[in-house]
Amino acid sequence: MIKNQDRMQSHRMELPRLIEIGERNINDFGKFLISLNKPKKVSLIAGTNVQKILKKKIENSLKTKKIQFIWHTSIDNQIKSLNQIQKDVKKDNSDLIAGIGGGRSVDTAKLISYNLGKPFVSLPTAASHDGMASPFVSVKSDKPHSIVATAPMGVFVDIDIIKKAPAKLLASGCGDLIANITAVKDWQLGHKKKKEYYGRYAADLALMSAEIVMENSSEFAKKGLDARVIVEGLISAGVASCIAGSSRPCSGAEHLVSHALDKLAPGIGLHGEKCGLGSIMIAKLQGKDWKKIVKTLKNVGAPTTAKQIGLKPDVIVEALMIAQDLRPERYTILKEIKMTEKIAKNLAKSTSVI
Ligand SMILES: NC(=O)C1=CN([C@@H]2O[C@H](COP(=O)(O)OP(=O)(O)OC[C@H]3O[C@@H](n4cnc5c(N)ncnc54)[C@H](OP(=O)(O)O)[C@@H]3O)[C@@H](O)[C@H]2O)C=CC1
Ligand SMILES: O=C(CO)COP(=O)(O)O
Ligand SMILES: [Zn+2]
Repeated sequence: MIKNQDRMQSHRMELPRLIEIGERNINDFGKFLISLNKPKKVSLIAGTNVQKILKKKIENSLKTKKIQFIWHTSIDNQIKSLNQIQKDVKKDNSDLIAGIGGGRSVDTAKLISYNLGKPFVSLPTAASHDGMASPFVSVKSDKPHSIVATAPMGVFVDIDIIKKAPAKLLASGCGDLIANITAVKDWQLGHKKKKEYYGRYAADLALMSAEIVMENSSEFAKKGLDARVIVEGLISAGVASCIAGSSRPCSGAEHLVSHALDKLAPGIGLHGEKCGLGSIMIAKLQGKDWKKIVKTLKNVGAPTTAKQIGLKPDVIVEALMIAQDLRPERYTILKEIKMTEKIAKNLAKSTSVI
């Protein structure tokens, strides 16, 4: 008889059911929704910029399939705004909620769908980080972190929209993918030191997305970023997290540094930009090839110094010092070092981040 303590712990994987990546395919959004769960009415959550660009096209696509719709505007991700949208969406009595935009609108829709128990579809208009296909929602608090909501039932991408979005959003997506290198190394450390669950398949999938960006970055520098490759990498990274059941394959100490920067200097720099800076410094601590990370970030047009995104040197030093305390339960390389002000300053200076 198998004793309880010998039994493998249950591990759940919730994955997106349908993913469509096309080019100039926005007119097929209605068709995509019908093939997912035949909704009669949908709630659409998007910001003002995105609505200006896409409102008409999306409405036409839904009308063709006789799907009713109600728009909701996401302005920020403050709790008060989220609660208000949630109240309004609840009144819609819709069959499905779609988040249309960058990370803010997709996160807003993901969280509200989870709270209301409705199917969620993500329509990313920017490839700025790996949240488009993942079950995670970033929560701004004293200890910024992500919570597990539900994975999107469907992910619909029109590459043409992503290509036309401000260039720094795509470069930010590359930064979030490169972070997988240091994140996986930290995950392996957690497994070794704390016997934490480690899944090789999820880890390798996350690493592959980072390696594809590394391998292609010189080509990107000459010919421009290949949005499709980056979107596929971000979706795979999100799926890697679904398989792992946590953000472990895509979030290690470099993300803790980015979260610390969110706390110390809110609103400065994009998520993937800050993760890129974090990866440079954390890779050095891990004994990895941090110079290759710098070169890759430069090739994709992502920042490699704090100054480029308007962050002061002191803030970087402070972020390195407080990072691990934001998520004490997640074992990273920062647990193995006493990050004094002197060590933090040396690390940031020696990698030219400050
Ligand atoms: N779930 C997760 O795993 C993660 C979530 N996050 C969260 O994601 C958010 C950051 O996401 P990010 O994408 O960087 O930033 P935003 O979602 O704030 O988008 C940045 C800006 O780009 C605009 N935009 C997006 N797409 C287009 C487009 N195609 N054309 C023109 N403008 C466009 C947005 O307009 P508009 O105002 O209309 O939306 C917005 O003004 C944060 O809230 C963060 O907490 C971050 C990391 C991980
Ligand atoms: O940004 C993420 C993965 O790229 C989410 O990670 P966190 O769990 O650290 O919020
Ligand atoms: Zn991230």
